[in-house]
Order: sequence, then C-alpha cells, then structure tokens
Amino acid sequence: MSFMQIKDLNVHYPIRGGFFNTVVDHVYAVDGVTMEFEKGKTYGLVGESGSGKSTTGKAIIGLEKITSGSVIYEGEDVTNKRRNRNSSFNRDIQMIFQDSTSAMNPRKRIQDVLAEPIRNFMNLSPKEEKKRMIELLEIVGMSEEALLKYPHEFSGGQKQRLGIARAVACNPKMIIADEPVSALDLSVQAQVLNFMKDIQTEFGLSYLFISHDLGVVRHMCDHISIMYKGRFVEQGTQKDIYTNPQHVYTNRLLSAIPKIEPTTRAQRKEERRAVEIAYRADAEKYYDQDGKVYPLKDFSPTHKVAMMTSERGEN
Ligand SMILES: Nc1ncnc2c1ncn2[C@@H]1O[C@H](COP(=O)(O)OP(=O)(O)OP(=O)(O)O)[C@@H](O)[C@H]1O
Repeated sequence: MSFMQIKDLNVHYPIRGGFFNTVVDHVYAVDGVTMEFEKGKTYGLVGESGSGKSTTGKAIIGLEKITSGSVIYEGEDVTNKRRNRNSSFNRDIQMIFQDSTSAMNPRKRIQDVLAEPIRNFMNLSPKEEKKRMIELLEIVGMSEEALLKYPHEFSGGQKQRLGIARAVACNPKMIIADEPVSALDLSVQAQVLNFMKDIQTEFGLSYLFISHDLGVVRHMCDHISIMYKGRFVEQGTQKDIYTNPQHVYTNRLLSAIPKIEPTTRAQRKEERRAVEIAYRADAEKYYDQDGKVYPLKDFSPTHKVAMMTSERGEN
C-alpha cells in the first residue's frame, strides 16, 4: 500500500518577453508526472541535466510552486498544506541536497543546526534535546565532539552524514535525496550510499533518489523513472530498466555508464536525434481519462490545441 501519491504534477515557469514583458511561453519543467511511494522502498528519478528532476523533488516537498496536480499523503490532499509548520507532511517528508551544508547556516555550530528540526517538531526538554542530538550523531557514525564544530570543519562525506542526521532528526517517513553523492569521491560515495541503505533498513525509510548517474541508481533503487524534458519516458523496476529498457533515451543513459570507448561527435548527434524522434512520437499521443491512447494526428489542429491546454489546466 502506498502512503503517498503524486498525481499529474505540473510545474510550468512563464517566459516573459516583448515590449510589455508579457508571458510569451512556458518552460514545462515538470509536465504531468504521476508516481506513488511505498514504505521502505527507494525510487530513482533519473535524467540528464535540465530534465526536471530537482524541480519534481522540490515541488513534492513544497519548495517549488505547483502549477497543477496534487500531492496526496496518507489519504489526505496536502497540495496546499505542504509547508504548514505543524503538518505531519512537513515533518515526515525531508529533503537533502548535493551539498547538505549549503542548507546550513555557516555561523551556527552543529548543535544549533541539529536542534532546529527538533525544536520545530518535537517537544523536548534541553536535556532530552542534547540526548537526541548525540543519538543522531551516533546513527551517522560521528561522535559528540561534532556538536561544537562549524559546518566547514567537516569533509564532504561527513557533511552529507550531518545533512542526513538533520533530515532523520524527527523520524521521517521519506527522504528526497537530490544528487546526494555527486560531489563526493567514488570511495566516499560508496560509504554514504551504504550508510543510507543501513538507516533505511533500520527505520523503514523510503527514498526518492534523484540522480543523473544510472550506475549509482542501480545500486540504490527498487523502482526507477526515467525523465526527459519534464516527462517520464519510461518507468519500471530496477530489473526492467537494466535488462529490458524500452525507450531509446534509457538506452542512451545506460550506454553512458561505462565509457569504454569515447563516442564520436557524429554518433552523439545521431543518438540525440533518435531520442528526439522517440520523444516526439510519445508526445504525439493523446491519453484520455480512461487511459485510452489516440494518435494526435487524428484530430484537427484547433481540437489538438484545446486538448493539450485543457490537459495542462490552462483553461
Ligand atoms: N526558476 C526557474 N525559472 C525558469 N526556469 C526554470 C527555473 N528552475 C528551473 N527551470 C528550468 O526547468 C528545467 C528543469 O530544471 P531542473 O533543475 O529541475 O532539472 P534537473 O533535471 O534537476 O537538472 P540538474 O541535474 O542540472 O539540476 C530546466 O530547463 C531549467 O532551466
């Protein structure tokens, strides 16, 4: 049973231009994304730079405004309540970034950084609070001495561990991890990933794991969604994606994992063209509410535009 469902999520940024600086078009950063999450599972979100992965993560947690669509958490529509201070969603769904310490105040000691979520969401006495902080440091394999240090005094891997300590402070159900290891050396990447797996088993956490690296995702994820230009072009279990990829874009990402021979510029251009054609072929289909598929070419141009705009909630 899934505890959270994302339904037809759209995040469109207006592009302004012209003499009156009016809205001339939109960037469809996230364009009709639907997914659901089960307890204890890891969901991978993969795609190239600019495909909309971070925007999807931020939109789910409430750091980005949603144009249309909904977030249902434990049976309740929380789309407009995601950042409410006292909502259980705000406590239960946490996010970590590529550089966790960028989200920490550099002038605050680790004890103040860790105290923040505890004070926001838990009602503890100062003594209990300190105990909880030491417990958190233990979970991420660090000692009490860290409490008096500042974020810049730690290595990249340690900083990510501190970011995770803060994220797990109030026993969340899910962590959205946006490129959590991309800035780390390979050996440190493995340490942090294994550690993320350990705390997942211990606390029954779910992850939405955002990465451009299919190699890392293979190590981590049960279920994978491949994103291209704001849409999912393919979704499946880890096994489906790695043994039987369907979309040419997935193939391209997969072939980029071990770079044995460098491809030529012409080969890359050919690949990009194939991906573009496959993507357009998918965009040319119209899915009605019952999931029936119609080729868009069967409709008149005006009808087509009307359908696309009503689909995007622009009416
Ligand atoms: N505030 C904004 N205003 C306008 N366009 C934006 C804004 N934020 C993101 N975009 C655009 O939305 C698209 C998706 O961006 P996003 O950062 O989600 O991609 P990504 O897949 O996470 O890439 P990366 O791995 O490089 O972070 C991009 O085309 C980006 O230029």
